[in-house]
Amino acid sequence: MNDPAPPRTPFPSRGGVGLLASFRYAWTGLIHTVVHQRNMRVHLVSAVLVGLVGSGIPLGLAEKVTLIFCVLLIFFAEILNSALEHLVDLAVQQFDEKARLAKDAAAAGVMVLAFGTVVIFAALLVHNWSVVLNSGPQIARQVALGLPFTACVTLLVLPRSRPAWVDVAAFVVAAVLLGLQATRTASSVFTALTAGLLVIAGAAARTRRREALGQKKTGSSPVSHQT
Ligand SMILES: Nc1ncnc2c1ncn2[C@@H]1O[C@H](COP(=O)(O)OP(=O)(O)OP(=O)(O)O)[C@@H](O)[C@H]1O
Repeated sequence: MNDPAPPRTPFPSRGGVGLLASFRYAWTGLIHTVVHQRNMRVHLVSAVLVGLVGSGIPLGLAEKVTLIFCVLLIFFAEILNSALEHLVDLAVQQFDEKARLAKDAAAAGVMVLAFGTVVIFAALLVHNWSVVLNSGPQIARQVALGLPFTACVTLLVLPRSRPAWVDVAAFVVAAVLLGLQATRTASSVFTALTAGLLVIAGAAARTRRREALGQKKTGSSPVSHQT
């Protein structure tokens, strides 16, 4: 007779159940994806640009909803793509044709959405071109505040080691720039979206620093591969 299977190690409690704990796990998943997936960082910076355009040009309700929906959909797809990559890596450690197909299909889903969003974004700009031409000063102001803001967000999500004060300074400067931009925004919803993206970028910078410190202490490698 076969030996009975050894008892399985119980799944350790991760510090809470309930709605708040679920929200914390979901937030951790979002930030982990930003820290470890290059494409997610590209989507985040692109979403900042969409947020700045949306808060600089007065768009109709349907246009705003479409743009915000597209941004959220791309984030959703990239997070699912990342989850699927982890699942495949969990099941298959060597080269496997089916693993390749699964990962390529998930990546294709994100790519289709990203291209679709670029097309929709371009169509909205062309449709509102007369508004763009008549909003010279507003657009100049948006560029003057938006470009350094985007640079700060890019710096925050960049996977490079740097002193902690650089991250703090980038976050504070970006928050001030966004505050100035908010005083004359064409859409508080897009400004709120941009603020949310800044918070995510700041949280990603903090998580990256903590992970690097943890690895230094234990001498271990990261749980997830960095792309
Ligand atoms: N176990 C595997 N067997 C076969 N091919 C694989 C395997 N793992 C990855 N690949 C191939 O390498 C590609 C990149 O996989 P990887 O896990 O490195 O994701 P990634 O670099 O984060 O990609 P993405 O740009 O989709 O986020 C996959 O799309 C697939 O074609």
